[in-house]
Amino acid sequence: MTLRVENIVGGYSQVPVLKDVSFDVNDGELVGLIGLNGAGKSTTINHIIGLLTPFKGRISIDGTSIMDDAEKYKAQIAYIPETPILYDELTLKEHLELTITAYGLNSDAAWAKANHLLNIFRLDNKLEWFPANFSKGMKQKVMITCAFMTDAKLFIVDEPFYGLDPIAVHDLLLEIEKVKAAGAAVLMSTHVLDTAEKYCDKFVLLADGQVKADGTLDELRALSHGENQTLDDIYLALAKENENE
Ligand SMILES: Nc1ncnc2c1ncn2[C@@H]1O[C@H](COP(=O)(O)OP(=O)(O)OP(=O)(O)O)[C@@H](O)[C@H]1O
Repeated sequence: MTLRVENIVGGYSQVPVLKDVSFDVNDGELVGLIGLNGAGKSTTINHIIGLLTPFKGRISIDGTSIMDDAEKYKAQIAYIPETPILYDELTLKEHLELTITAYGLNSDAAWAKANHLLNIFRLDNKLEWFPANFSKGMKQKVMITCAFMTDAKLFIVDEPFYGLDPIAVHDLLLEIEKVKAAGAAVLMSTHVLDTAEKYCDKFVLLADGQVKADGTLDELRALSHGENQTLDDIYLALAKENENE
């Protein structure tokens, strides 16, 4: 499956935050969406998940945009927000059941995936707990479990590394590898550039609502004329260029 973001101009009011943003995420790829605070990462994600409507441009999954068929488009996406969003009045088990209903999943298959995730996240004995009893990291793990128990073709993960302990980060990266191997596409926004450099196949570098560069690490190095540069070096150089424009 391919997520195609084409010439998106968009934002929250008349003044656009995103200025002609284009990039693709193909099946089997983990693409890192990289940018300083305020660069437009969350705004881009909000357009992809359909929370915001572009002023111009088109976003499609395998050729279908939200305008063509909203239900089909949204059913293909699993989204893990930066700040966990859970229902206070539902237990962990009820959150998982809600996901099964919302995505129309086969219950046995979905529970098999969920049980695996609950086990690695050490949540398997907390099915009757309510969100009020969970730490921030535990809430994030619930969101991750809900996302990865689906059969989504596109996973969008917004800044996953801050609330999670190192073991959970490792486990999340393993789950991402698994869905990639099964043909899904993953878009992950992050500031943690050394981890992104290690795990992402490609990068989209955003600054001031524009794509400054995109491609593999080698392609970015070629663009910035630095053979051994890290992603951090490349991003800082681009950000400085942007300041001087
Ligand atoms: N709800 C909103 N209403 C109006 N403007 C907003 C809103 N949310 C973000 N913005 C503006 O959009 C621009 C891009 O913000 P965005 O949240 O997309 O950045 P980001 O790259 O995700 O940053 P961060 O790394 O800090 O999360 C900023 O100038 C911000 O002020």
